[in-house]
Amino acid sequence: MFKITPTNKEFSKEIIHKINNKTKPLGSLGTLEIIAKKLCLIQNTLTPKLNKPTMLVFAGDHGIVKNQPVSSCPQEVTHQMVLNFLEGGAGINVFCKQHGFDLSVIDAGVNFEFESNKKLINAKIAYGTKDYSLAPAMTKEQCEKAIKIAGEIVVEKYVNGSNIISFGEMGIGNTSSASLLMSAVTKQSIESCIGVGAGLTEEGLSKKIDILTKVQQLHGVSENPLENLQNFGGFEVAMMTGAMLKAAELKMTLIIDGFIATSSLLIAQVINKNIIDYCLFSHQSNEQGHIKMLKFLNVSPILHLGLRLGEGTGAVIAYPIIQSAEIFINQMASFESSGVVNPVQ
Ligand SMILES: O=C(O)c1ccc[n+]([C@@H]2O[C@H](COP(=O)([O-])O)[C@@H](O)[C@H]2O)c1
Ligand SMILES: Cc1cc2nc[nH]c2cc1C
Repeated sequence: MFKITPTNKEFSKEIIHKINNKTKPLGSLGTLEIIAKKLCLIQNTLTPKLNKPTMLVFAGDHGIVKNQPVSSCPQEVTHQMVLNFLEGGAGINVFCKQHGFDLSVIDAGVNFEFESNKKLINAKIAYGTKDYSLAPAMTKEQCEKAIKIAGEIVVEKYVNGSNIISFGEMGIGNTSSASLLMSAVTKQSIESCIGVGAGLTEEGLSKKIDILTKVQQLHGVSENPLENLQNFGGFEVAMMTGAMLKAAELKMTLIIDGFIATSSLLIAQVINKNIIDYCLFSHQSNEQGHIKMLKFLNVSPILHLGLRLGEGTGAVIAYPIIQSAEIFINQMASFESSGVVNPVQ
């Protein structure tokens, strides 16, 4: 379905040679060195460039929220926050403005009729998913459509010159989807995958665990990642999966943000494991399952700031660090060019 070529690891030696010959003690730029190496591998060059950073925020509603107390927030907050994105007042707006990101907001399936707006991409699959405590969240056709449309949005950004992209989301109830997907992919117990989301009390959390345990019993877990997406997904979650797969196929650098975005990646990496070669991980969410997701993927996040907002905010906040990696590998002097003695030789 997606042709994602693994990066050429044989090139690593040359990259490490370039990094080790910068005028610094060996390894002294720590994580920046790891990021720089990854950028070189992704772009297959010793002089990687970051062009037109892009943030796609996908919004969708979840049928279960109307019927079951899985979230501390009412469903209406999803569309209210989309209106806030369009006004420029949300966290993701201000951070995108700070760091020069091109931000697009996508209606993946919000339970609201938006007036047409230049800033909103209308990709509405339906007015929210079905309540998956009763039936699968979406049909196979809806799931496939979500993946395809999101890929088309990424292609448009790529054609306009972007080579680094991230994926944010807004959807009341979507930590429930993420937990169900996480449990299905990682085979960890559903209880161990569930957290407070936008702000449940302890009592609320225990109800969420009961509800989602029954949801998992109803549908079971599948070995087929798309079946899990259909049963438990949100439209925004499915679109992030499709967008990530297409971006990796196009050899863009993907910045993977919090708990829900990482659940989309969990599905994507079952579809094509090579996608991981193209991913940087921006921060570790305070949602308790996220640390386990990152451990499962055997990856380390750039930041630990205790964020759990979503919207892709962690990715944009981490961007200046990724830029610093690109700048040092391109602009720092080497021992050869500077006359500084290499203490390692
Ligand atoms: O990105 C995260 O790690 C994250 C962790 C917890 C909550 N959120 C945000 O909170 C909303 C979902 O929370 P909930 O409790 O309604 O499932 C959704 O809009 C997410 O963007 C996001
Ligand atoms: C206000 C608010 C903003 C959000 N942004 C992402 N998820 C959110 C959840 C709430 C409740």
